[in-house]
Amino acid sequence: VWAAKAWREGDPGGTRAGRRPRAGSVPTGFLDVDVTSAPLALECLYTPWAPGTDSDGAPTPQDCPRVFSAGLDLTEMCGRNPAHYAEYWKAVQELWLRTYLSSLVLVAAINGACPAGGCIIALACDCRVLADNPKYHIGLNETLLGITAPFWFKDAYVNTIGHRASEQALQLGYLFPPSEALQVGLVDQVVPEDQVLSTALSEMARWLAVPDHARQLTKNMMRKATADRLLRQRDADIQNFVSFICRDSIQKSLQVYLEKLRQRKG
Ligand SMILES: CCCCC/C=C\CCC/C=C/CC(=O)SCCNC(=O)CCNC(=O)[C@H](O)C(C)(C)COP(=O)(O)OP(=O)(O)OC[C@H]1O[C@@H](n2cnc3c(N)ncnc32)[C@H](O)[C@@H]1OP(=O)(O)O
Repeated sequence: VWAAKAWREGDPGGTRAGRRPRAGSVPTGFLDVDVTSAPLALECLYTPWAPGTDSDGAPTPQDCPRVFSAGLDLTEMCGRNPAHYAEYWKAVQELWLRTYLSSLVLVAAINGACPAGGCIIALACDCRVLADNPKYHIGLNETLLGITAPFWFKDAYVNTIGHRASEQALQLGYLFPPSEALQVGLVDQVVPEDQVLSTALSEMARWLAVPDHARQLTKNMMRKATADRLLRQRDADIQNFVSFICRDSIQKSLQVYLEKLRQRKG
């Protein structure tokens, strides 16, 4: 995710914050960032797998190629206590709201797999550029984990690809390969892998060429209703999440899924 303000100010790497990948693991979340305490400057929100900078300040390839984000960290949703789940979900909501409502131009340069939580953050950006690699799937695959996407994930999906496509993709937990993601409008451009960053920067320039105040007001006008829907029921959404995730059957599904992932690796 490329934050316009930092980019404009000549600091494309910005301050990196986010979940550091565990050794030998894929980047899973965004939520080592303490989004619940001191106000988070989105300008400083860089995920650890986002591009860094070389000595000239130019973007360099990300730390963890092949994965944009593996979504939310499933280990945060397994075998913990209700207070932990509540705090975690509040942070997920906060991250999404701040990203979705940011007045900055945000362009997602997606150079890796982008399931579930990864997709939802990409969807919160203004524009998505995906690398053309058949392994880089994007979408909301929650049902395949035995869980349900919350209503605001669904809302963001519907806003982007429409009701029918969302209904089908959500139920099937479908992950779109690049060509289909482009066709359905889930991403705006699919480009060769080595052109993702340059294309994202060109997109950024295009969006920044519009007078800021007009663009920001328009963005807010388009997004407010969706964000307000969550804002009105944040606490209820947290309670729903906690009671859902605490169910034995859901815990079991998540454990089985995680185990499969681990075995697949071995
Ligand atoms: C009715 C009311 C309903 C209310 C419901 C409310 C809320 C419920 C919804 C909660 C929302 C959840 C959204 C999510 O984001 S869930 C996460 C979904 N993510 C995935 O399914 C991705 C799974 N991962 C993969 O497919 C692959 O890892 C990959 C991203 C394609 C990368 O593949 P590869 O490079 O081959 O890496 P490995 O597969 O070998 O993985 C390495 C390592 O990382 C672990 N891991 C992978 N993903 C996660 C994850 N999301 N969380 C935690 N850990 C993960 C994997 O197990 C390996 O671990 P080890 O190194 O320890 O072996």
